[in-house]
Amino acid sequence: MYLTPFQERMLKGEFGWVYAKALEIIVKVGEALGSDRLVEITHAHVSGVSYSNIGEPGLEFLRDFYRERPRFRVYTTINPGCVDYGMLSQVIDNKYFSKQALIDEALVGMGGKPVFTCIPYYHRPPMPGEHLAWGESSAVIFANSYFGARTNREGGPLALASALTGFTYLHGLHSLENRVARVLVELSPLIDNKPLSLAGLWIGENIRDIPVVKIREKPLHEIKALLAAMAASGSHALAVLDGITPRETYKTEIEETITLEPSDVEKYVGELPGLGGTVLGYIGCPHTHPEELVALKRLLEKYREPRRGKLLVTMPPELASTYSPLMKFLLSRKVDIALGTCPVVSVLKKKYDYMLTNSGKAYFYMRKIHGLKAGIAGLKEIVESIYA
Ligand SMILES: C[C@@](O)(CCOP(=O)(O)O)CC(=O)O
Repeated sequence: MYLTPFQERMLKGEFGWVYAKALEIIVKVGEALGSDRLVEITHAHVSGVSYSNIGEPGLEFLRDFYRERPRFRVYTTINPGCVDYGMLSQVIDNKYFSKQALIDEALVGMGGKPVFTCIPYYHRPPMPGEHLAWGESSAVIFANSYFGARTNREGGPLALASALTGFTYLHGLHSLENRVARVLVELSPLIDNKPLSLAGLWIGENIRDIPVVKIREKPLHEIKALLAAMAASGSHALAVLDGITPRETYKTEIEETITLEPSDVEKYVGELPGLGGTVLGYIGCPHTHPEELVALKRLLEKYREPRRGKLLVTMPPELASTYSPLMKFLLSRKVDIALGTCPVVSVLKKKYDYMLTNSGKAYFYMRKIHGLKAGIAGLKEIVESIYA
């Protein structure tokens, strides 16, 4: 791999072993993938930071780096941890609070912005063509597809290495020639009226190539859910959204057209348990955006409190402080709010029989991680199932 004189000096350890190690990781992975040079990035998003996911080995890895007191060379945001930083949730278990605090101290001490969210674009939306090194599959696919930015699906250690060095290897979605969509996915009108998570799960499971997905005008939270579901059930990192993905950030060479019908996605809908069963309604995977919370508020206005189970909502901590009147309203309706975390990266206080969610990603992971039965529904249906 070609390295600039500055990169050579970094690799030789002139700025300390942490930077040398970080660059070595990037160079080795890049070389294995056939990359011949590095590119400068503007924003790293570090995932692999939840104690309940990475445990002691991950904590030690981060603390070893932090001991040398390095600083990130580029703007860096941090994925959710395994605790509710608002300390109000009765669903999320904060038992690893002190362990998570050690991880957070290291990341923030190196210069990471403590956003603790999987929607880092809420804090800094990238520009079309911008090179990033992001972990967190739902954020990666959103950056590429919605903003036209350029990032591969990085693992936590690699995103950390890019945060430290400011570089990533030139490969994959960083080059226009690899951003070619070959399958056109159309949604039949009946599918188009259902939560887009359903289509996302199916596309992830059944399509390998980069797709063009034709959707009608949709709220942002539906687009976020579609992309996150594709990235969870498949390995997608880019989908061209007709009319949304910035032109010049992709090419199309369509070889096949598929139309999705309701029967294709029936299996993700599920069925609520009988009246005795405990139900967890869940909204916020990826984290909720203000627009989704406003939609939720409208739906909750006519109810006082849940009649069956709990409604959990997860979001970035900063959003909760910016929209505090909205939080007050949600709390008045006994919504369980968890900040800076989500059930995919944390421990739950108790077991529920069933989870009803608008998130295909949560559906995909929660059944595996927490052994929950789950089904997908729209916001209105979720609210009605819990409150009506
Ligand atoms: C499932 C996932 O969202 C978990 C993120 O956890 P962590 O920050 O990688 O520990 C990872 C991903 O989708 O990239």
